[in-house]
Amino acid sequence: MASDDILSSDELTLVDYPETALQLISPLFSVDKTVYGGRGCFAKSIIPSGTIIHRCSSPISSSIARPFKKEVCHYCFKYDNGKTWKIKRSQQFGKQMCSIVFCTEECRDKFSQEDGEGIYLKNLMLVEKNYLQGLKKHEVEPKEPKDLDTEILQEWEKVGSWEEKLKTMKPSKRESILPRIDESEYLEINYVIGALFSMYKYGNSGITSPEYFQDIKREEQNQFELQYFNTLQSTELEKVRKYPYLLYSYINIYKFLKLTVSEQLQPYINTDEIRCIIGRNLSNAFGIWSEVSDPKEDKEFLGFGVYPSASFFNHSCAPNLVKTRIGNQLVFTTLRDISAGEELCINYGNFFG
Ligand SMILES: C[S@@+](CC[C@H](N)C(=O)[O-])C[C@H]1O[C@@H](n2cnc3c(N)ncnc32)[C@H](O)[C@@H]1O
Repeated sequence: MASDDILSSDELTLVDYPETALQLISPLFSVDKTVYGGRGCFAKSIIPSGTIIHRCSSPISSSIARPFKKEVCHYCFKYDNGKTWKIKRSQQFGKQMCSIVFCTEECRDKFSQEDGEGIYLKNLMLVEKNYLQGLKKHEVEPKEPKDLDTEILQEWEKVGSWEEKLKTMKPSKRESILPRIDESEYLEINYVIGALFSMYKYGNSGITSPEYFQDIKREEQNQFELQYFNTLQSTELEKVRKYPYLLYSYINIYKFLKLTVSEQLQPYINTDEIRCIIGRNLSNAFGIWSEVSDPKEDKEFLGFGVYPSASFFNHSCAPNLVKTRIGNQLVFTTLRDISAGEELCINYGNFFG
């Protein structure tokens, strides 16, 4: 459905009008300010119970928790009670073989098709190799800042001078300063890689089509997703204030990324961008949980994905929407009849929502 009333000239690009792009997520709801601060989604007219109001075909980026690396399909997140998937994309580094796994050849091929030149795979493999390399180093005690606000500024400034030194450093020396990362940092880093890859792939495309998200092709949807991603709230500072040790963890992540990613993704790496990418995940990621037949059974946290166009639904303990994951898709359906102007909310449930 065209929405010429929202954007009428072909010469406009939505990159210049992020607020306009937000109104193209769905013809059924608008994204507006809430009375309690921030944005939310509001029904434009009466919506009957059982209506699918939004469908996201894939996350802008996702990350699989390390213990489930061989058991969760990298494309559709299928998990079958701990079964190891045998279909792989791999890269050999000397004696070290690094891989990601898929549940079917179809998923592997879809992944490869979306990756195009193979930049995403290459960077995931570099992360894997350097993660394993780092494990050979001694574990370092996590540092706790003492005067947090001063230290946040000072420590990130120090990263700037560290980067200057890096420019003249020999490759062997760079390898020796590669930080050891833990499993939670590994999870975060793989998500950052996906976000950087989206910036590389979709960052230069000006979207001119004034159509609703649901009516455009997958490739164009990804371009919209990147624009929505850029408008997401980052809560990096709030999180560091709550858990001060994260300051040093995020610096570790930054240094690891700077020393690891390929030349194609290097232009997107700077401290502000990486802090923002991390911060957007903190308040917007959707957990990828194993499916259980009995609700009393414990679900496994398999990883998480960021779906920017679905990130404007706020939380309610009495939600009027339910979120369902079908493979790597997220589908949002009304749980009851909705009145015009009513806010559409999901229940964030567990930690990641
Ligand atoms: C996924 S985002 C939702 C969209 C967000 N309100 C925005 O403006 O981008 C999650 C964040 O929204 C806010 N939020 C969600 N539900 C809320 C609620 N019921 N009351 C107040 N803030 C809420 C919190 O700041 C939370 O971290």
